[in-house]
Amino acid sequence: MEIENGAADAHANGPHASADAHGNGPHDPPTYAVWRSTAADPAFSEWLRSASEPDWTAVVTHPFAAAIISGEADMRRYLVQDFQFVDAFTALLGAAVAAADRFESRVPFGRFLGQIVTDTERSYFHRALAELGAGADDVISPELEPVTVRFRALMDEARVSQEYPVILAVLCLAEWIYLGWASRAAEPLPERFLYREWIDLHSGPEFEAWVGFLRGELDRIGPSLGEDGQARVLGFFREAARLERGFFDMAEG
Ligand SMILES: Cc1ncc(C[n+]2csc(CCO)c2C)c(N)n1
Repeated sequence: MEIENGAADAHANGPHASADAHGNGPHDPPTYAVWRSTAADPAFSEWLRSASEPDWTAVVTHPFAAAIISGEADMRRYLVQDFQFVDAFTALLGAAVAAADRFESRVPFGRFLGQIVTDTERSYFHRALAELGAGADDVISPELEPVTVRFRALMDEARVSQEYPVILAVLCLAEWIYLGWASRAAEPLPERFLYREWIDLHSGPEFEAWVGFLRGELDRIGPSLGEDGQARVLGFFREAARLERGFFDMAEG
């Protein structure tokens, strides 16, 4: 994968993408303008999601996600790597505070950063990693799996770009797709906190509202970006979907 060449270049659209970066080759998804003319729901975020198939559905229905829901997953490697993912994700949330185009949009990022990521979720990680017997090295500086390296590089590229639509694309994909698998869980949830709290963190009305905010921001900003800007946002969104799939594959071992 050629993150260093820019995640939104033609390579990032996958091995079958055409050489042109506009997303209108024979195997590429339609441009937003073409897609919206026939879409039942013309939301920009829905264009991004539908263009991220088959990876989107592969993540939401992934066997590792199903094993979390049934309380049978081996969480150790997954959570050790995910803590390193969340580190870069938290930095990206900070970039969203800085890059958002208006005050009212900075607020939800700041609130989520302060309440969920640095409090509820941090507490979960500390208890979960202790329960799994992870030592200080595994918590602070584990050996990173290749997919973790690539995901962190994508988030760092979005953060350093300081482009609000690109930052939003990566944050929205990561949150929305987690809402997707976690919302498939039904009562009774597993009793062990390791599974139950991880499912609760990624489902329910508050998390739905957060994902709704992220989608709303993309829906507000995306349509006026122009074709090149829209293709760039899609490049990051699709690459993140591909990496989410690889992340669950890695977790499965
Ligand atoms: C690979 C991977 N992708 C997405 C998430 C979801 N996520 C990342 S940070 C955060 C905020 C607090 O829950 C959430 C929901 C994850 N954990 N791991």
